[in-house]
Amino acid sequence: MNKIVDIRNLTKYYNKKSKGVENLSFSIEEGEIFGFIGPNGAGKSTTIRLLLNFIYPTSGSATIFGKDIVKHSKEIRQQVGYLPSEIHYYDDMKVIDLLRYSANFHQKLDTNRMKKLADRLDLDLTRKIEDLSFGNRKKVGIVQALLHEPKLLILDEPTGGLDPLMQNTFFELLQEERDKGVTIFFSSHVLSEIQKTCDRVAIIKEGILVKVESVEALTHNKVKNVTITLDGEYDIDLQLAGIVKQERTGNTITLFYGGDINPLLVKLTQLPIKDISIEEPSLEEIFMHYYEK
Ligand SMILES: Nc1ncnc2c1ncn2[C@@H]1O[C@H](COP(=O)(O)OP(=O)(O)OP(=O)(O)O)[C@@H](O)[C@H]1O
Repeated sequence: MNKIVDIRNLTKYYNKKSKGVENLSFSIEEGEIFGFIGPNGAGKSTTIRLLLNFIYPTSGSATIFGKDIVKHSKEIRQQVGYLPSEIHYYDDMKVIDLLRYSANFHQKLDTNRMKKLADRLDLDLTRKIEDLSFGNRKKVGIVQALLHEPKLLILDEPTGGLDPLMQNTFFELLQEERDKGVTIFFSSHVLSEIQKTCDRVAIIKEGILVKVESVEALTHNKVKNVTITLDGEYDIDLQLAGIVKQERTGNTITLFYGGDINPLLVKLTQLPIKDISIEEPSLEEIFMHYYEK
């Protein structure tokens, strides 16, 4: 397999108080959709900014397309589409002029592609940037990142500000790019969108890589939060193999459940239940219960 991104012991210390990231090592294969997930302040943007050479590593190294990220950043960036988490543009420019301007940098303007992308995302190219909502600015960033048909897309929290329908369209676009052989690396703090879209995922917490895992394995081992409210005061102790943790407050039982769902459903039908919810656990819970076991 061809490693498009290869990160080796990459470390960035901003200052004594702020660690940034420490000793990151992982690689992304050609044609993968690779997710990068972690809570706020985990180090996702720091890693991305290092890869694009906006900031320098304290130690360690990385290559993109086999080229060193510091020595060959200009060449690398020609082939990379980047969407920053926060987008700052010249406010008095029209969307179309901004896109033409940024296409200059890549010496490649495919007006047809620009129009098609804008159409798909329902973005009006004639509007001024200053008149756009946060979500519409995000769309400008997406078109900008995709326009020059890069071999690698690096997207920092790409879905923030997009409504659910537009998020679907965006992920369809990503799949189409991947079908053409493009490699995609995107950060998120939304577990469900990573699970839906990515082949593999790297999980980062407090600057340290917790795990690199295929999404299939992650889903297979998925743990759920089950909250049951009983229809009165019953003395019930659920005994099932998949229960990782069980808590009781009044008539409410909370389960952290990681086993086959069927025996749980059978058990639940035998209980005097008033209400129930089955939810995805928070990232924090996964870190605590799934990855530390
Ligand atoms: N320019 C900076 N100077 C000092 N510390 C910084 C700087 N940028 C980031 N940090 C710190 O580095 C750590 C990682 O931050 P980073 O922005 O990379 O996280 P993140 O995972 O992208 O978070 P978010 O989801 O909130 O964007 C945090 O503790 C943050 O405070």
